[in-house]
Amino acid sequence: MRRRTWIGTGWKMNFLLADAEGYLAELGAFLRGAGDGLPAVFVVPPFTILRSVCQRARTLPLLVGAQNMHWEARGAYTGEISPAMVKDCGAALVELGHSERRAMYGETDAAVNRKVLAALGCGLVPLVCVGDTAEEQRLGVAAESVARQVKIALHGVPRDRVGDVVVAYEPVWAIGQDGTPASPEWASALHAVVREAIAALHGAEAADRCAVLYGGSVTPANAGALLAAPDVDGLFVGRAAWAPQGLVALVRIAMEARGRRAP
Ligand SMILES: O=C(CO)COP(=O)(O)O
Repeated sequence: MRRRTWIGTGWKMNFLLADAEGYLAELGAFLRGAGDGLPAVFVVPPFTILRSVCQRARTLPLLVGAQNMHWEARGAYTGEISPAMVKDCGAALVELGHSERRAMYGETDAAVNRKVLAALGCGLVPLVCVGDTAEEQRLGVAAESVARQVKIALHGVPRDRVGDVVVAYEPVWAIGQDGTPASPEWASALHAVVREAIAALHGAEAADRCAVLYGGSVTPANAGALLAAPDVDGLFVGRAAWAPQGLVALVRIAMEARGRRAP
């Protein structure tokens, strides 16, 4: 099955409103003139500028996501943001289970699962991040760890909604480190693990509809090879896309790669 290509960036704890305005002015000029064949392009700003970015993106072929949310609709959860609040800002996506949240804020697989179900219930696309640590890779349990994360995160998703979920495979050892991404072969193998885990839960046909993106030290120099790897449906990028020219370069590479791929 030919799935949509996704290219996006998480801004993490960066960007004030003025930074975002400059970024979107430059990205917007490119997107408006890009013509047919654009992938699904997305940015994931911090909460403080989410509504403003959504408003500015409304007239662009650009999706906007939140970096996290709570699973409950409302209540005494000081400091938290509900799914409806994310939706109310105009966001289409919500990033869930990023390894920084798992490692630094104790986010568990079970919490990610509740958030995935809440996101779907609210009409948001859950962008579910999973990945193996360096230790898991060294001990030969990377595939098991990733499969477990996927099976818990997507537990209970209605079969007809699996295609509304996007998974990002992001090896923890490749994120924000010295710039070494997974090899295309490793990424391809682990993306197959992700898809098999979804198939084990929801069947092969549903798994086939779910886009699986790669993230971790992606740059314009390595993006082409990663996008050409079987089962890699797109890229989720940090540092290399924190300047608009970086994201534009990656979108261009994706458009070229897509043109080359057999239908
Ligand atoms: O965390 C990431 C995307 O979620 C990737 O970060 P880097 O591209 O900076 O390694």
